[in-house]
Amino acid sequence: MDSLPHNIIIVGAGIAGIASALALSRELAPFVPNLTITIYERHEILSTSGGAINLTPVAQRHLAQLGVLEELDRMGPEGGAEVDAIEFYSMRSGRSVGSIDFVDQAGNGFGGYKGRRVMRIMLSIAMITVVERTRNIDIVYGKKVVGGEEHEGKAVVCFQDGSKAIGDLVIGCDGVHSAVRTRWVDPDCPSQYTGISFLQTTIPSQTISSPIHFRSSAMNYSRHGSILTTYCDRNREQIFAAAIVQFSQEDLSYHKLEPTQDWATQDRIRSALRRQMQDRFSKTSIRCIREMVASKADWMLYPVYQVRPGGRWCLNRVILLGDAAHAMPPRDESAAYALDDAILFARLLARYRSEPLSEVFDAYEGLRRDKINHAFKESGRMWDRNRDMGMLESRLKEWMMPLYLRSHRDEREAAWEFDAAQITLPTPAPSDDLLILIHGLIMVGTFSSVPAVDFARLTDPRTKSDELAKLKEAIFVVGFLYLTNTGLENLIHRTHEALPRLFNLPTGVKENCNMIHSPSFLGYTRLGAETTASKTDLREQFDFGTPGVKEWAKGDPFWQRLEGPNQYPDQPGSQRLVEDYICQIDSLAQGFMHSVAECLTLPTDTFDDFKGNMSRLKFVKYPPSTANSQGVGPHKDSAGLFTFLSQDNTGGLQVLNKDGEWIDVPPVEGSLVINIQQGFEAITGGICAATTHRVIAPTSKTRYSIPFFLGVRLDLTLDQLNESAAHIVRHIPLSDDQKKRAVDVPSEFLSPLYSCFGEAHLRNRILSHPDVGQQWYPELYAKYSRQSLK
Ligand SMILES: O=C(O)CCC(=O)C(=O)O
Ligand SMILES: [Fe+2]
Repeated sequence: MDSLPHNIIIVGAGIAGIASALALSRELAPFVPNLTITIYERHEILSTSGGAINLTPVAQRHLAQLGVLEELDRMGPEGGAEVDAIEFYSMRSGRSVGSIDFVDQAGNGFGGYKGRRVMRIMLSIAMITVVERTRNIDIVYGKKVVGGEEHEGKAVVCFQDGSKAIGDLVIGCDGVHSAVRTRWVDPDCPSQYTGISFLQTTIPSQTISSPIHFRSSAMNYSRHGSILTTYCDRNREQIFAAAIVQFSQEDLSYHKLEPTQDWATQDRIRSALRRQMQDRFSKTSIRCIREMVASKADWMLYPVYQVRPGGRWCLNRVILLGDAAHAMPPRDESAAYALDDAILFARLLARYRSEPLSEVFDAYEGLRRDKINHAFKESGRMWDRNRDMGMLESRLKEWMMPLYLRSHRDEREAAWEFDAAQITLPTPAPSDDLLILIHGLIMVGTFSSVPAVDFARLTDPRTKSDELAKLKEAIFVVGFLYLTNTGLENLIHRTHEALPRLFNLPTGVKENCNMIHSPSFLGYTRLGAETTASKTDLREQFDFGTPGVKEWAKGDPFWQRLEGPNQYPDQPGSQRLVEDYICQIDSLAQGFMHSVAECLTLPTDTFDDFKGNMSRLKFVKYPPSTANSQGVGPHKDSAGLFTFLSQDNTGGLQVLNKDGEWIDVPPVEGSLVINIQQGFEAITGGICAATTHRVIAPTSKTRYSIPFFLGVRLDLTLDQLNESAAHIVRHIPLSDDQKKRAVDVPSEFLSPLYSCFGEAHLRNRILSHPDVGQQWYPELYAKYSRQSLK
């Protein structure tokens, strides 16, 4: 995109609209400082229609990601009733014919979540509360859309009151009857009546005297339609009942309540609806349903509409999400689909931020069309069960029901594992700029020393281009460089001075913060407890991470546990020192990454999106040892993008060149040694390679060093990387031989054994710190120590 959309218009303040706003705010705000998202809602106030909706485990997970679930929980009993299962009953016999379970055999939810039934209005309130806290989102009520147009690179929405709104992107989330669809994107695609309607009401549970036959939610089948009966508050004070029945189009108008009708007409309609319920269901053998049907409750009629599948979803600057694009007879999952749409679209927009909108839209359709078409077919099949049917057919369906529920269980449960925030997105094709550049840059050569780059010159406009050229060569040929003039000299000096005191703390004090207590591999490692290249390293160290990361919680991916809180040694000032160091070096690292992007003539922020939440800082001590002992064995740094190392004046660091020779990296006063890590190597398809290095243990004095490992996003998957890597490598005219590196250690990031960076990184940590690995991840330890990387 020339520039990411910064003025986004969303039409509709329903679930899809608000979820889109929240997801877009989260994904785009880091890249678009002046982002504004405005939601235009047709109603003057929140609509109270919609009854109780079912939230599947996936829907709950997605609402949690958007901050909404927390808000629902805060509402107390009205935030919804927990649902372990939707039970199915035959209204004829009263017998249970199966269930859809939201818990596994051990009673746990899927990915940490069960089902939940909540009144739609409550969900809306929770969502709007989150919006109110979100700086860049506004809602404007009372704005009915009557049309729209695209004009000079902008999208213009026209409202009934004659006003207009202009934005870079319009998202139509205005439901099944969407005006954005019918008056703009696809006028040939009006909503269609399904022939089926809801008749629904809410009944206080204490007014029902017969026993309630269901636990939390039930679907009750008969040959004249089904009735959903469910609690929708945690205290089970209200029962929401909704009959799903065949209802002809002609009958609709006769049964429709309008605020303009006189009292007598309204009364006639109410009685007619009550009669409908009695005619269909009064013979059921489920007593509490008989009582509900006989009661004086007012049943409201909601005809169910759908959008014909295969219609258009987008033009150049406008796209439809949620029901506006694909309303289908609800399978209790339309809220879930709207949330999936919102999160996926927002992630794609952020990821394709250098591409035209049309590519984002294409990628989105590529991800969604088949899935939606499939869901549409499935829901059609389910809904067929609610049409009136003959006795025999109904008995047959009843008999088949347990079978049907069982046979679809795996598919259902697999679907609940779906996480729109995690799934692999397609990767935009690398820009021509990058390809041309890589093409011209592949310098297959070796090196005999490590080059130096001056950071101050990188930022001075007069010297910048010379220095960028040096950086480019260092990145492509060596993978290692000295960075001088960083401005951090005092900080580094101060920190080195503190290290001997820290390592001289009594053993007990250091052991108090042993890494063994940390599933995130943070803390103290005593001499001899770490292994590299199958040999013990002769070093002692403290590992710290960027403070303040979100702690792992049940339901998060297992590798997310790598990010967690620090353990500080009990020494005044040590926490402060670590925090200062991380804060300052992190901002240097950011500036450096920008220069790397620039030296590749890429947009400055190209790699920002790859940065992880937590970087790691280490204080390392190598005690003197016998000649040629292993301080740390040959390895490539694996945890992230780049390493920023400060070594003292002892020496011992060596890097391996492409001829297999170890080249010294002697200390250079005031400099940092920077090297490419495997994360960055993988992102660039192996073109910017991580270089193998090691430290030879000192013989006559202690060596101290301070490496800082700039973290990579743990959720990046191998598929994403492989796709962009393959694309890049295809464009480079190198012989296979040249593509092979002279000497290599296996890269776990590029192994198909691991699903994402997070897992590859966790494996690396588990094998490097086997004691910690066995303590926290015994099964993974067993698995990874058996695997060899091919
Ligand atoms: O201590 C050093 O100089 C280098 C340490 C290192 O390579 C590492 O910990 O990954
Ligand atoms: Fe290293």
